[in-house]
This record gives sequence, structure tokens and C-alpha cells, in this order.
Amino acid sequence: MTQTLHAVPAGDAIDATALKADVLKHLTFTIGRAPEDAALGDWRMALSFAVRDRITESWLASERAAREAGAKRVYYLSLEFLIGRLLEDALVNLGLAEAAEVALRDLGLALGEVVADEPDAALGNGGLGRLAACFMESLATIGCPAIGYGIRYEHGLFRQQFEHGRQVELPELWLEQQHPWEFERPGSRLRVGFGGHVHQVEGRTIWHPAEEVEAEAFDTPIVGWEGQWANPLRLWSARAVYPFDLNRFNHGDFRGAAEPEALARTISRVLYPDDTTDEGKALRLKQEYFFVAASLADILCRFERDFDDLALLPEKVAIQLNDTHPAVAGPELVRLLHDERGVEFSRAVEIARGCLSYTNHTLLPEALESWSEGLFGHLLPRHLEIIERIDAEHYGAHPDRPGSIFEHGEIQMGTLSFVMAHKVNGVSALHTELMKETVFEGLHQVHPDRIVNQTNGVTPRRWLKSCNAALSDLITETIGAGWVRDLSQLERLEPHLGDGAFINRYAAAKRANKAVFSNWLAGDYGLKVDPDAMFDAQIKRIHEYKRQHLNILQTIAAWQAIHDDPQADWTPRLKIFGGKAAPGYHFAKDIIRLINDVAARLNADPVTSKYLQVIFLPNYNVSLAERIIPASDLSEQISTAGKEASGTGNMKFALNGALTIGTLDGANVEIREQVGPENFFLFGMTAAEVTARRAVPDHARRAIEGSAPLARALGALRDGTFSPDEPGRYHGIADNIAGGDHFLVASDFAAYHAAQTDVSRAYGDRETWARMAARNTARSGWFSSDRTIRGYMGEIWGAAPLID
Ligand SMILES: [N-]=[N+]=N[C@]1([C@H](N)O)O[C@H](CO)[C@@H](O)[C@H](O)[C@H]1O
Repeated sequence: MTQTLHAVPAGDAIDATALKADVLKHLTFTIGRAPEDAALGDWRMALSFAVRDRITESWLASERAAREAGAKRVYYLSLEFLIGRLLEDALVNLGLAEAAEVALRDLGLALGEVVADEPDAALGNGGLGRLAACFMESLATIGCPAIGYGIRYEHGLFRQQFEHGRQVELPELWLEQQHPWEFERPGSRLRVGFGGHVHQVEGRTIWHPAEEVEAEAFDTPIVGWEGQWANPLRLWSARAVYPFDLNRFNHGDFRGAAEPEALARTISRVLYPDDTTDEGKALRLKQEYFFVAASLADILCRFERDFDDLALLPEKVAIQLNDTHPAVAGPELVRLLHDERGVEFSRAVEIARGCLSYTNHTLLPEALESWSEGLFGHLLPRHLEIIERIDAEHYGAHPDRPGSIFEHGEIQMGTLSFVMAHKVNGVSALHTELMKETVFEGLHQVHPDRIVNQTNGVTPRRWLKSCNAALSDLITETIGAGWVRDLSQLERLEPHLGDGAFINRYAAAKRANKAVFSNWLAGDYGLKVDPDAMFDAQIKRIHEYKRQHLNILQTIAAWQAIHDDPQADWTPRLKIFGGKAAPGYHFAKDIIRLINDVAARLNADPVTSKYLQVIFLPNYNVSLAERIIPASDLSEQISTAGKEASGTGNMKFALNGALTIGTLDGANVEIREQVGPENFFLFGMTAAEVTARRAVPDHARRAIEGSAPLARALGALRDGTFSPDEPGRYHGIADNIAGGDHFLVASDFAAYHAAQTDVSRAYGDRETWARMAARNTARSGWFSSDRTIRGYMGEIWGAAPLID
């Protein structure tokens, strides 16, 4: 929270007094602490409960309004919700940030410290999970009745530490303290079965699961801008039906007595740490079915409370599948309608399809989920039967277009999701077109109207209003505060871009953020950086297609160039990296180690470190992104074209006035269209050129022969420059790039290197740079997740807002 102290309006003063009283009330009666004995965490809890009270009022009123209106509800099913911290978000959305600052100051506390004490709720891996969190906030801001359904993992995404430059994973402990934002719902416990057998009884199909667990709901209200509406995020926690086996205990088998609970809790124990990789483990399938079964039972229970005609379901219920992780929702809904409620099979499929829609987030083959018939049939015998029948009916109806949900003995969850959805969407214009041409080419032929595009977005509340007060205040001063709810209003900045005074203030806001960030770097990492240097950031999961290794290779080439001519007029630059590698992804972990080894060498280099420094910040998460993005000048979006479905970090950077260096991939294409090609540093092959280049034999060797800087930088990987104690440490990376180079690091290197030279030159002209940056902000209105959600509401869900 980059708070700037200024005069407190009267309203805030009243709010501050009331808030202070509530904080003290909760400290006493909820936390049970006297002020003189309270620790920072106690004050944070007390403030959180005081704020939660205010959200809860809005939430219960929203629930009442939705019910009275008999409104259609949106149900967002996602295995990931990368929420981050909630206190600051809630304060900003309730307009209580200033009041909280005053209230806490009166109590001798700094709001910034209290906010920073909150652990991130890291219930997601990356973009897909964060998108779900942004969507929940936009649904509430728009006033669309909705519920997010997911899993309440006891341990979110692992904590990342570096030991000698290597990533080490540690368990994440967000629930070590009480989580103040959730309400436990013991009354909403549901049984979920696994395994067992299917029997026919008097023409009815009965599934007898071999084991059952209980799903317990925990509700976290998500409040929208100005607190007018709030929707719940309902996360399920697994527990044993009979948690304690007293009989075993009485026989001294203490481990056995606790086993049922331990086994059941395993289902919601930990988030699988893979981003865009199919996990394929039985426990993962159990997690997927567990939350789907609990959520659908909950959805039908809510529907049947007010309606008794199941044919109405598609009019009242819209269920969005966030990727294929909840794909079993198709057969499960059919089972609930057909097996348990007697709806005729094909009619049940029709009703289910009317409710379901599916978002695809990646085309990477290794990320497309499939389950072996054996494993799936063992865990979900009835669902396998239902999928076989859905498959037969679907493809039976289209004999001219053979295909199947089953391929090579595996259930293709993407195909199942497509077949069971009335709408399927991609997450950027390019990605959606590539979906039609590749993974869903056949199905697109059969259902030409089913695939639609909904380009991703980010919430402007968290990703500008809250994380960048310096810029937000300038914008509000210039065009009013309407932009926070309607981001398209940023275009009203356009006329001010010719005003030198405005550009100076815009640059000053960025400079102020960089000064705060530099002080933090010095304090927490002992790295002294010049706030006037260019802050160049690549923060995202570590993956070959995102090409962090291209970035560090070019950094090495830049370093070598400075050594060649240290007297030249080099543009000082700080390279910022952040991102986790999946624990089993060794190549990605090698890239992390290389970046840390390069950082150690370059930052200690007396000749070059005044021009080029590198830092890899550990444990990249939502809160760290909120710290880095407002302070960045350059946004690295350098994926191999055709591989990054959208990206959302790219949008956050552009919104906060960082210029993009990037390929024509995912939403980069639309960012460049919106901000203008002259305000974007484009390089590299297009998706079509990538496909063509891959067919060229020896494409990497040819590229290396054609680029001396590339050849030389690779040489430094081979000769132990960054690992004198283990010269061969980076031969693997060098061989990969010079060999198959599937992600075309070598072939795109020269263009990237040239583009980085253009970037350095452009940064030299600060006023022009600031104007380009301001134009990025002014033209980023399209990338609000409010716009995205309105697209889903209109083109997919048929849902309407209940607030104006
Ligand atoms: N899984 N998955 N997919 C991703 C991200 N890795 O989470 O979803 C994100 C959200 O749609 C995309 O922005 C990103 O390009 C894509 O790779």
C-alpha cells in the first residue's frame, strides 16, 4: 500500500472514528486482547473483522436481492483462486482506506504495516487462478449474482526460497493463523463418493460408492467497488464422514484411529503446483470430482429451493468451467438429473449443456488433461458409463464427422468439456482463432457457433487504484474518479498527453514508485539501485515457452557489449525477475539458477554494475506483483508466438505505464492494437512463422551462425563464466538452445537483441518515454475484467446485473 498522507475529508473522519471503535471492539471481544498486549497480527485481525462486518451487510443484502428477483446466477467453478491479500482490497472497495489510516494512526499503528502482515491466499498457480479472482471482484462490482466454487487448500502454492541460487520449495502456511475473511458453514456439509460399483435396480441405475468423504463449505464474501454488492466465494474442505475411529483408539491403534480424518483431508490438503501441465495423478482427479460434486449438489439444492421445474435450470443457472479441471461437471450434472431425478438421458444432457460453458486457457499439448479409462472408471464408474453414452450420442448424431471423447484409452477432458458446453471460449483473439485451427478444429467444424472469444482482463481496483496510489490520484485529479468503475474513461487522458505539465506529473508518479521500490530493495535485499535506471521486469511462472532463458541470454550479451566499450553512453538498467518453477520441472529450475548466478556475477562487476544489475526476487506472488508493477518501466512479454494464450501480467503493466517489449502472442496483439504500434516494442516471429521456422532443419545452428552476440553469450554458458566451480552447469541450457530449441530462443534472439537496443535508445528521451507510457495507461481501458465479465454475461451466461 503506497499511501500518501493528506488532509482527511470529513466523511473519512466519521468513518475513522466508527472504524476505530469497531477495531477496539473486535480486539477485545473477538480476539480477546487488551490494546497494550496486542501484537501487529491481533490488530490486523481486529481491523479485518471490523471491515468484514461492513462487507457482510452488503453480502446478505445482495443475497436477498438476488433471491427476490429470482435472478439467474453465475457459478464459476475453478480449482484455483489466486486471491492474494484481502484487507487492502476490501478497504479500497469500501472507500475506507483513508479512514483506516487515520483510525490506526490514532492507535499508534501504520496501515501499511498492518496490511503487509496478512498472508497471501495463494490458492492458485498463475494467470488462470488470478483471472478467477479478478472475475469474482468484477462480478461483485457489476452486481451480477454469482458464486465462485473451489477448494480450500490447507496449503496453497509452495513458498519459494533460494539456496545457492536454487529454488527450494517450502509448505505454504496461510491457515496457520485464523483466516478472518471466511465463514465456516457446518450446515452446508455434503457427502461425496468415490469408487464402488453401479447396479441396475428396477430399470434405475444406482451408484454405490466404496468410500465417502464430507465436503464442508467456507464462504468468503467478495465485495465490489463502492461496496454496493458482494458475492460469496465458497471453498470446500474435505473431512471424514466419521473422523475418529474410537474402536481402534480403544485398542491402542492411535494412528489407525486418526487415519480416516487424515485420509479424507488429503483431498483438500494442498494445491498441485503445476501451471499448464497435466498432473494426471489419482489424487488430482479426486480433487476435481470432490469440488465439482459438492458444488453441483449445492447449486441444485439452491435451485430447487425456489423452482421445481428442472427444465428451467438453464434459465436460472450458468456454470462456467475454468479450464478442464472441473470438466467432470458435465457427466455429474447428467447423473444428478437422470439417475437421481429421473430426467430422460438425452434431455438431461440437453439441460446440462444449457447450463455449462467452458474456457480453454492453453493449447500446450502437455497441459490438455486426459484420464486413463482405467483410473477414471475405478474412481468414477458411473461417470465413465455416462461419458460413453454422451460420446455415442454426440458422434452418433454427426457420423460425417468421426471423432471421440476417448483417444488412445484416455478420456480427453477438453473434448468432453466442448461437447457438454453450449459455449466454449478462448482468452484472447489470437488464442481463440488458434483453438479453431488446432485442438478444436474438428469440433469447430461440427459446431461452428460454439467457440467465442472473451479476451482476458484484470480488475482496475487491485491493479491500479489500490497498488498505485501515486498514479491513481493523478488520474482522478485529471479526469475524475469514474474510471475506477468504468475503465474506458481512461481515454479521457488522451487530450492531456500533449500537456507537458501533465506528462511531468505522470513521470513523477512513476519515479516516486521507483524510489519506494529502490528503498525496499536496498532494505530487504541490500541491493543499491538508481531509481532513474530503467526498471525492466519479467514476472510470471518459469516456463520454456515464456522464455526467461531468452531474456537472461540477451542480458549476458548486453553485459559483454558493455565490457567491450565501457565508456559508451549505456542506458542504466535493472533487470527484475520473479516466478516459481513447478517442483518437478528441472529445466525451469536450471533457468532460475542461471539467472541467480548471472545476477551474482553482474552485480559484483565493477565495470558494468553501474549500467546493468539483475535481481531475482524470491517467492513471487500477488502481493509482490503489486509492489513491482507500479515501479516498472519495461514489461517483458516475450513468449514464443502461439504459446501464451493471453497473459494478464502484460495488461497490468500497460495499465500502470510500463511499455511492452513483446511478440505477437496472446493478448500482446490486442495491447499493441489498443496502445498503438508506436508505443510497443515488437519483435520476433508470428505464430505462423514459428510453425514454418520449426520445419527448417538446424534452425538454431543457422541462427547462431547469424548472430555473433548470440554465439558469444552461449559461449559464456559453456565456459563456466557464471559457474566457475562447476563449468558444465549450464551446458544443458546451451545444448537445448543450440539443439532442438523447440521454443526458438536462438531464432528470435537477434530480433530481441535489436529491440532491446531500441528500448535503451527510447528510454534516453524521458519526455517521449513518459508520453508513450501515459498513452499505454490511457488506452488500457479495454483490459478491465469488468469488460470481460460483461462479455461473458452477454454472450455466454445470459445473466444481468442487479445494480445500476
Ligand atoms: N493454465 N493456463 N493458462 C494460463 C496461465 N498459465 O494460467 O491462463 C491464463 C489466464 O487465462 C492465460 O493468461 C495464460 O496465457 C495461460 O497460460
